[in-house]
Amino acid sequence: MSDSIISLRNVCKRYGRTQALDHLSLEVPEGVVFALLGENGAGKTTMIRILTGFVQPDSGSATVLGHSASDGAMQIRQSIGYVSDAPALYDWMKAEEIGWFTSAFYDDAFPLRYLELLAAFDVPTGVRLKNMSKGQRAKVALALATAHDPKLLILDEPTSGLDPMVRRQFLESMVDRAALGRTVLLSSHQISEVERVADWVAIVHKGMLKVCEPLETLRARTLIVTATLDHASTTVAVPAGNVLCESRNGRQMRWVVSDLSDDWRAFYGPDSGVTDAVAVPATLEEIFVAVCDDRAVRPAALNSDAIGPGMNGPNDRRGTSEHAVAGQTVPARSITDHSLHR
Ligand SMILES: Nc1ncnc2c1ncn2[C@@H]1O[C@H](COP(=O)(O)OP(=O)(O)OP(=O)(O)O)[C@@H](O)[C@H]1O
Repeated sequence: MSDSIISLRNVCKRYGRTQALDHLSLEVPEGVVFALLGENGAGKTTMIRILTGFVQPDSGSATVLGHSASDGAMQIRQSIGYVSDAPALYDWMKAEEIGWFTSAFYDDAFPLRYLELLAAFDVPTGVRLKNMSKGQRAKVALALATAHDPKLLILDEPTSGLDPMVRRQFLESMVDRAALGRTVLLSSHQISEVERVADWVAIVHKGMLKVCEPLETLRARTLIVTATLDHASTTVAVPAGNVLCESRNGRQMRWVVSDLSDDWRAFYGPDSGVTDAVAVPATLEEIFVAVCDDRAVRPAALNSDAIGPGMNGPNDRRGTSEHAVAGQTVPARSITDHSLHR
């Protein structure tokens, strides 16, 4: 992708026995709100710390705004806005003092924009940071990171500790930034919030990239198929498509499927044991669970160690597998080759 503002190529990072990032490749296009999702310990912070030059990858490369994260960390940190998951602030200062101190590094417009942001976030003046609530401190960190109007804003869990009104206001301001051509990379656990504001979504699971594409595309092609069976003992196979996970409840079988074939209903004809079958769009949360939940059942060829890394690494097992469907076999691409991850 030529207009990428962030690029990670085959990045690996290990801490002792923990493979925090496993051959992760990712491109972030310019001018979007790009959400990085993943469960606790998935590797999101590690990735962000590599991008900001605080951590070096074991192998692979990362570039941000054209600078190598390994030897251009200073240029990167000067040009981006960044809020870590635990922002370090000078506790003895008041909000206005830390703004004045930080403004020395930026242009003349910084102080005014910073004060405007403090007012918009209702941050009290005249109070030392050490005496502020967690949410108030988070707001100060956000104001400091955005007051120089950076081309790229990187936020690690930006809304944790903020009340719902400020969260909403803050996320909407991220959309406004993207509309002005700025790029926002935000890592979050708040899937429903992300679904409201993100243009692109990446899902990281155990250090591997599982999904990376525009949210609209992801939503348009990922469906929940529910089949009602004539008997609880009847078993039918997965629909033709990329089946992310399967579940069963009595006479109902349910699959999360991407790229379902147009003629999928034809597989559940009169003798198939299926009395009714419907497909509805999956929510981002359903897609997230289907991809990340290690307890989720995946059809035989899709068991957990076959949830392939796609482009992620040496264990890449792209290819087709065969699943029996109503007495016949049809090729059903497994999650290993699904194009959720390009
Ligand atoms: N400095 C470190 N030393 C040892 N292990 C680490 C270190 N930093 C991260 N890890 C481990 O690497 C893995 C990825 O951690 P990371 O903080 O990147 O995950 P995360 O997706 O940001 O999680 P969370 O959402 O809980 O913040 C975890 O298993 C974590 O324990």
